[in-house]
Amino acid sequence: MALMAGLRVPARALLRSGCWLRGAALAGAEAAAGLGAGVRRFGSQRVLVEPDPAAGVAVVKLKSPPVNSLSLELLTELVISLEKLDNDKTFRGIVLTSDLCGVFSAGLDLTELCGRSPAHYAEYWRALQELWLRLYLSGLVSVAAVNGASPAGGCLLCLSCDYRVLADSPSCVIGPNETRLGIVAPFWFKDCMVNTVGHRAAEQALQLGTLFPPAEALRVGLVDQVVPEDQVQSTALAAMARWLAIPDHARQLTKSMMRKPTADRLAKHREADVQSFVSFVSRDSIQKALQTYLEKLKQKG
Ligand SMILES: CCCCC/C=C\C/C=C\CCC/C=C/C(=O)SCCNC(=O)CCNC(=O)[C@H](O)C(C)(C)COP(=O)(O)OP(=O)(O)OC[C@H]1O[C@@H](n2cnc3c(N)ncnc32)[C@H](O)[C@@H]1OP(=O)(O)O
Repeated sequence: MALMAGLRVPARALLRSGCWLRGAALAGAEAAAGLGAGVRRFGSQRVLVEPDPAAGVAVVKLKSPPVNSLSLELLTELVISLEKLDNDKTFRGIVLTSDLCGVFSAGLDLTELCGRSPAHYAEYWRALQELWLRLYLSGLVSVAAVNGASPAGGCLLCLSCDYRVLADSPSCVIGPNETRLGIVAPFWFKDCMVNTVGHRAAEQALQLGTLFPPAEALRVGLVDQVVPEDQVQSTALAAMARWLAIPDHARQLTKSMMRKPTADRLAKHREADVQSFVSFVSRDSIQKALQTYLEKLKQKG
């Protein structure tokens, strides 16, 4: 463990945060992509926003060590950042990526789902719904630059974007692994999977809890491009340029036409979905399964 600003932070988390070893290379890539010197970053503790007003693009980086698990705080901060960018006419697109090395997002923060009160589960699920609806229906072009592992809720974040670029590394697995934990993806995650990879591939992946390595993720259509690790962000920005070449109003109306029916299925039944989650996650058998999984993760670490 290392001590930083009075906080106990695992050394490996410090190594990941800011990607010290690869910092110089990434800074070079950012500069090449026009996001280097002179850019004023903003954001919050767990969400770093690097705006490029001239391009109308902001790079949104998840920065919640050790693994960007979706805690209530991270969900809330991400919603606030997205809302801010959505409402700022300067921006037409966002690139969503991770500031940590090797992990895009570990999905839902399992400590939020274990041993808490029903009221907490409800608050947490509402925050997750809010994030999904905002990202899925955003008028901004959203490109996921997936520079690390992206299981379950991490995969959902990627699927909610318009385009996905995945790093070509064996650790960069992506997919809906919920059933392996003994839990069930919500219907709106299932809908996103079906919309992206089709019914049969979604059915198999969801039931088997498949985590796809990059080549398989590309083959099944879960991601749109697989590129070397150091080209993920620049490739995402190049994809963004293609999307931004389309007039916003036509693209936004088309996006809404494609996505609104899926989003409405949740929007119209949000509270019932919250209650369904609360009663599911409160079951003794589910609590036991989650606890066991978390302990295994910790032992591995
Ligand atoms: C029939 C009725 C149906 C009703 C349905 C209604 C609702 C649906 C109900 C439930 C739906 C829930 C949907 C759930 C979605 C999810 O996202 S669940 C989370 C799934 N995520 C995972 O399985 C990922 C687990 N993590 C990993 O595999 C790895 O950590 C990694 C991301 C590949 C990174 O590996 P590595 O770099 O080796 O890091 P470590 O494994 O050593 O981990 C570092 C520390 O981080 C802790 N941690 C990891 N993941 C999580 C997490 N998701 N949440 C909380 N904490 C996590 C890990 O324990 C280590 O902690 P320590 O440092 O040891 O303390």
